[in-house]
Amino acid sequence: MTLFERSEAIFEDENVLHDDYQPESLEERDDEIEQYTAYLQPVINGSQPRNIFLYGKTGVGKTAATKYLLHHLEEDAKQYDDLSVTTVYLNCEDLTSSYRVAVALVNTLRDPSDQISRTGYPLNAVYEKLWTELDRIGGTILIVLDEVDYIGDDDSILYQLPRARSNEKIERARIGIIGISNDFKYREKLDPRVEDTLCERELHFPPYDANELQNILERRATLAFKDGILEEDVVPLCAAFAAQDKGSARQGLDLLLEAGDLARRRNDSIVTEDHVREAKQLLEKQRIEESMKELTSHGHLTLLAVVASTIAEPSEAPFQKQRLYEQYTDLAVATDRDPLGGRAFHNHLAELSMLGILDRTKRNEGRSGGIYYEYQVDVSIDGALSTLDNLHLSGSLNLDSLWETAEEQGLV
Ligand SMILES: Nc1ncnc2c1ncn2[C@@H]1O[C@H](COP(=O)(O)OP(=O)(O)OP(=O)(O)O)[C@@H](O)[C@H]1O
Repeated sequence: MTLFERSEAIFEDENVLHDDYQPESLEERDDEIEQYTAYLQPVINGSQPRNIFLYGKTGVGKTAATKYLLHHLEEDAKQYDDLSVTTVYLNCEDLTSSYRVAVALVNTLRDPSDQISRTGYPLNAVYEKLWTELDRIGGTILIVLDEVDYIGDDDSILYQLPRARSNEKIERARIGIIGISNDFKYREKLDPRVEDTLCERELHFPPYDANELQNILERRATLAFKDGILEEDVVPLCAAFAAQDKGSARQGLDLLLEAGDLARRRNDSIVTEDHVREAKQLLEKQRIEESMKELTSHGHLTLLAVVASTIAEPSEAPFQKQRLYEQYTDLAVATDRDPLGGRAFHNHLAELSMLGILDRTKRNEGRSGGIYYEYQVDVSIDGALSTLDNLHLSGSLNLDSLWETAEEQGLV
């Protein structure tokens, strides 16, 4: 019996919609590319490269632009005999200290048969190995540290690397660092000496608007789908949804892929607007479920408190903490838990906001009062409620009446 068979009716090449696909050209980023190119120009001139810091929200093309330009830089450098340009790309998501980054760099620069172990050396010994590798390669070496904020406070490497030549640790190589981050506060947290060096040149990538997203997605959709498979509104709708949310190209591409996948699973012959709407709900549910895994049951009840308040009085949203706290306390008691204190509850609200499940707005009480926050659900009520329903917070807590009221209110 054949379990798997190729299905080729919808996609020409679905890999084009995956995150690791490197597009041949970047749409809607002319200004940023021009500026970035100017920052990299010293490399082609054979001068000391600048350190560059790229920042902007997730999915706005920081990594894609970097890989695109560095590929061209390496290719174009080949026409000059006196130039040798090497680029190294590291994602720091798992590299939460200078030690780990240094080991990863040594291993990236070395032959796969000559790797060092990830533990067991003093930091200085790893740095020595790193200087040896860099000098062995020589020329201009550009080191991309994507998600550089993950390195955290233990960031001596960000100080050491750019100064390795002036501190006479290396002789034959010139090092440039390209740091990439979507944490807007990261810069402020840096030691001023590191900040001065790492952020020598800066480039901000703003979120895309719906028109820009539409152009980006159209180009990719043409390569990804068979001709005539997409209904006319599919790409504009994906672009509009992604623009409404974070302005992320990744989000738009994920929507397109999921919509196509839904059509394929159902053996539908074309991809329609309905597939996109359903894909949006599915992806949102997955995202909430993923985030929920990181929270305790009190975190879940905190979200339920905001959801229940919204369903009870949609026009009152956003809500102040006190109102939500009362609702949360009732829910904790109803599920046989001791309610947390106000401070801990506040932390859960903050965490849910950070995960993008709640939206937190800062308010100023005018002259007399202080600053306070208001919260509302930043995902669909449907998605939040069904995720909470699946968590079975407690046998005695039945969400049926919430579902009913939400339906009456037109919220689901
Ligand atoms: N201007 C663009 N033209 C074509 N594709 C783009 C453009 N901007 C982003 N993309 C695509 O969107 C996806 C996400 O982009 P990228 O990884 O560069 O985002 P990022 O800003 O580095 O995000 P993160 O901070 O989450 O890593 C990739 O598939 C990328 O190819």
